[in-house]
Amino acid sequence: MSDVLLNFVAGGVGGSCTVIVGHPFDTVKVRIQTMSRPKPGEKPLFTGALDCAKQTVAKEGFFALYKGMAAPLVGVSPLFAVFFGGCAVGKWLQQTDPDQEMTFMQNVNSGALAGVFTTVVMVPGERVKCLLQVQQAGNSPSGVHYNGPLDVVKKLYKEGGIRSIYRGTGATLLRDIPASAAYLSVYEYLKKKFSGEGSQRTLSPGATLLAGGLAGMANWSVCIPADVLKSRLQTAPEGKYPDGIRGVFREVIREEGPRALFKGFAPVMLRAFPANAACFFGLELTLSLFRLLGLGHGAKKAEEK
Ligand SMILES: CC(=O)O[C@H](CC(=O)[O-])C[N+](C)(C)C
Repeated sequence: MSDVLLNFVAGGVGGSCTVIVGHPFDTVKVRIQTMSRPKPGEKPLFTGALDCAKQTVAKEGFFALYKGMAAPLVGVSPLFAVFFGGCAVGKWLQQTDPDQEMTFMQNVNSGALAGVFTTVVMVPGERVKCLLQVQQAGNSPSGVHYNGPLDVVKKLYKEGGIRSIYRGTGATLLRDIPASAAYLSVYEYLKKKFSGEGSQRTLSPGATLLAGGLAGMANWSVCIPADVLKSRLQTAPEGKYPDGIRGVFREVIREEGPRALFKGFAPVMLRAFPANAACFFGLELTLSLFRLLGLGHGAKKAEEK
């Protein structure tokens, strides 16, 4: 079976692991990024990530942290499938023979290409997810109440058609091209470092978790400002930002200063490590299973040895 397809399937498994481990952290992140600014003399809604998690559990129960998870499970697993399938396409495009090792820059290119592919799949799911995550009892920043993912899609379509569903595409590209380049290249770099030299390279489960977790942190360190702008744009009432991400950027800088572009940094980083460690663990485990079944170029190479 082609390596692109195998990576696509293994990426889907990795994506499901990411969502299950990472979604509660993501809910906290989106709530912090989109909370309204306190008026003079008022306390902020949340004082930090832990306070947000505590308040959410106390007021809405533990499963409130899993609000909106159906959309990413349906959307994010295919997204990771597309990402890792896209990386395999990038590799195939750059390799002159299938045994050639990728350089750091070639991995940067493959990741960036995969980031373009994933944006197309990701935008509607992210829009739905963010709108559901920021909705709290009787309070929705967009001013519309939604009863679940399908209801969001219906209402968005009625309000502004496909354009509304795809609101935030530019912001997502701005976030995901550099982030995906960092994600793949850092993982592959660390994988090489941790698996030693020579033909008998193996990566221990601990090393996979560490390399995956650090790759996730690298991904987010380059894209938090674009992510803040994207979350605000995707949860704003229709027509609030007629010139898109530029309008959000101007407003954030004018009203809250550049620090606001890093809102949610702590919950993002807290989530990034475990969620992406789980992702690469699931990915590598599935790829090993495929090799055991004699599928793909990796299996052929092992047979020849
Ligand atoms: C923005 C995002 O979804 O990043 C993914 C890592 C994560 O923490 O979910 C990486 N990638 C988009 C490259 C699949």
